[in-house]
Amino acid sequence: MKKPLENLNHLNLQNLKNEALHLTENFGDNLEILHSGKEKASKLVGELLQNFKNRKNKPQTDDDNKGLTVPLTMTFLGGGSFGTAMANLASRNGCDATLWVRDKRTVKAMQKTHINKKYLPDFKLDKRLKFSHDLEEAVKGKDIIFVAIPSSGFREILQKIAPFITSQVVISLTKGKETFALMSEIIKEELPNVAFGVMSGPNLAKEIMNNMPTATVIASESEAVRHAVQVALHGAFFRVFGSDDVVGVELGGALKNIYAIAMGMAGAYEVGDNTKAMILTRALAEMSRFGVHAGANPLTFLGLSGVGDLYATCASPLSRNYQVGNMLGKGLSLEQAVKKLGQTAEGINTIQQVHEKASKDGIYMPITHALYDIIFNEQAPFGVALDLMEKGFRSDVEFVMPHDKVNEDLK
Ligand SMILES: NC(=O)C1=CN([C@@H]2O[C@H](COP(=O)(O)OP(=O)(O)OC[C@H]3O[C@@H](n4cnc5c(N)ncnc54)[C@H](O)[C@@H]3O)[C@@H](O)[C@H]2O)C=CC1
Ligand SMILES: O=C(CO)COP(=O)(O)O
Repeated sequence: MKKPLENLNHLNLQNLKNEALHLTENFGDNLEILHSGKEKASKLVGELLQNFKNRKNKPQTDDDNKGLTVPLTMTFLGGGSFGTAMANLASRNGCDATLWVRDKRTVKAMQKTHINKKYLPDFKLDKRLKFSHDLEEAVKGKDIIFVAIPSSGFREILQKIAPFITSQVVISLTKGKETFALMSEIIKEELPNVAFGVMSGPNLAKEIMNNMPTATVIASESEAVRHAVQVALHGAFFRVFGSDDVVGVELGGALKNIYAIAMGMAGAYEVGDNTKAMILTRALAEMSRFGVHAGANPLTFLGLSGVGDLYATCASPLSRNYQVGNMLGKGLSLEQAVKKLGQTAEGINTIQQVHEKASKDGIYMPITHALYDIIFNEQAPFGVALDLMEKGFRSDVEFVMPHDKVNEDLK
């Protein structure tokens, strides 16, 4: 049996070279434009450009090419916006990347046009990216399997790929919860012998497709897994940071969707920036409280997968969760909003899961409960918001001063 990632050591240089060549050949003009047009803010871009030019101009020696012919092989399961954006990125990085999509006709169209017409119609995908609807062919013998299927179908897809798993690493890109289970827990249950990780961060798919500099986090207990994902995806416009707090990173990505819905609603009510800042920071308090209860390190929520993703999704109208919240705030019903969106908004399901879990385990999550009441118990948003403001005196950061110390002297 092939050992996981046995050819990894050969890949760094290969990938870097491919990335440099590809970027200078295909994106050099964009970099030039960016460089000349935004002089003040472009120091970083300028350095990058120089770096790539140098690399391209460097004559290749025989040594450069020795043993460097095997690209890392990987498949991305899920042909929505995120699976497509990540597969495209990996392909551009010189990896042998396949995008698996369940619908045969969609695959045929993508093979012909290299465009994901439904989810990313404005972008031409890397010409080396492969497409498949054959799960066995897509999964068998690959180095890494990335799963970008919504949480509702996550367990099912793992069950389907289980017969084809030998030594592949499995990485979840999914930001949601099944009934009380995180995606990492589902991987452990369904594929108990695989090495795995979760990747999460402020990663709006359309911005990644537009080459907006972006960063993410790969969390795994395995150093080799973290390294493999960094090698596969790290590039000029996409930085991959590492963590070993799998639960913390994963919960950051899942929980922030709840608050993006709240912020979308707040946007519809045209609240001020003080109010937005209050929602954002109290959301972070809830997230870290819930995370600690699940075994996460609270400091993880200060990183890209916590405050980073919370900010991106709460601030950006590109976020589908924000969009759903905004539509609800403008008076659409949940059904109307979900239908109009036509894409995945994980937060709707996550609100229900977290509301139930927090109620059962006694975790203080007032914003989540308030949202639940508005969306599922049809309570009036204004009354619920007033109620939230009258919750009494509490500590700002409970990991600095516990709540029960706030009025200790008065007891
Ligand atoms: N779009 C984004 O900017 C980001 C999304 N994510 C996460 O990635 C996951 C996927 O999201 P998107 O790609 O944005 O969703 P999407 O709504 O754009 O597409 C979902 C895709 O999954 C397919 N699918 C759904 N159920 C399936 C099943 N049971 N079996 C096979 N295929 C199935 C659909 O046909 C569709 O192609 C979500 O958990 C999301 O939170 C994470 C980071 C960024
Ligand atoms: O997770 C995301 C960005 O990091 C995408 O958010 P939405 O699912 O709300 O679009």
